[in-house]
Amino acid sequence: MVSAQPTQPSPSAALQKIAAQAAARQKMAVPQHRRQQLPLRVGTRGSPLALWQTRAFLTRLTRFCPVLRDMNAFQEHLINTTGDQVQNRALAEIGGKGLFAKEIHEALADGRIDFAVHSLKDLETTLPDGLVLACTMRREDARDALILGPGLTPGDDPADPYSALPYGALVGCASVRRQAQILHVRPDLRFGLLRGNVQTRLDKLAARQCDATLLALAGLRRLGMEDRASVVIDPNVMVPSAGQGIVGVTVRESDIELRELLSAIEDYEARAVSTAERALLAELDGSCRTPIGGYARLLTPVAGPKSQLHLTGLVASEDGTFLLKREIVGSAADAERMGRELGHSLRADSPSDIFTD
Ligand SMILES: NCc1[nH]cc(CCC(=O)O)c1CC(=O)O
Repeated sequence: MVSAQPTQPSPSAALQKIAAQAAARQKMAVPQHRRQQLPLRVGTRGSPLALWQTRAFLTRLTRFCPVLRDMNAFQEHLINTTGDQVQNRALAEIGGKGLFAKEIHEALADGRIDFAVHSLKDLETTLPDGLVLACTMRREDARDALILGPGLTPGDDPADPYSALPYGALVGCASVRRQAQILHVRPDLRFGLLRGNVQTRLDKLAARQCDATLLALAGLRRLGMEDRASVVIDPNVMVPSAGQGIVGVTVRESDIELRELLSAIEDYEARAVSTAERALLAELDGSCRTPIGGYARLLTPVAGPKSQLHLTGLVASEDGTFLLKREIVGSAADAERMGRELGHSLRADSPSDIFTD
């Protein structure tokens, strides 16, 4: 990945450059789709969560650079992705990685949009040529939440978040990572497919299509539905997905001005932890049916290259009979190397058939 480390630009300088470039390009009569001019078009999925995240990101950007708000600088561009269209099958079945991003990448590469807002956990570790991750936003809570259906009440032992589930209960869940970690401690539970956006899943749960489901707490919180979480699961008990709770923004690699502007609002901690988690994921190179967890945090209160970074990695088999969890601690400046090292060690000690389809 190419990582730009431009010096902190003044927002208005960055914007002036964008405006000057746009004017110059117009004179040069470059093809319409290559012209960068205001408004900048921001690509997003159309789900309520994606829209919330996009608006939160734009709010952050315009707070940093208020002139952008007055200029009506941004235009939302909704993109319906394969992941959104196919609701009746497990994501793994329909081709796995990057299903929520493919159409968005294409729009970005074609110049139909200028940048795109993603849930980082849905973004593949290797982006298409010419696209870069320009900015990672402050992480929302990374933990997973268990949501119990009507009539079930949570127990109070944080080490056993599943105690409310009766023997053989049906858990609606489309994530092999969550399924494997639960089956490892509760092999009696049954799993059924439950897909759709957050609200759809909660509706299906209310309609008793299953006894419980799991969702990222971050999504519930952003949608104002945190109270629906029956149990928030400790990240040591259920290792979250790499990038969970983090919003990332992609742009064309060649778009230096936009990259400068976005790097100015990047959250250092989110960048460090997501770099470690994504390096771990990339090194493990699992298939979409490989349960993989990756969760990093900084151990020092002030985020910077001297912070200590703690990374947990997990690999399991889908049925939870095999599960390997390891940790590594090092300097945040070494996030990428730590992720690769931990990924390598986990892979070396796991059965190889876990990584193939
Ligand atoms: N795969 C869907 C998805 N992508 C991001 C989130 C939640 C928000 C986040 O993790 O940032 C969710 C829903 C979920 O897993 O509950």
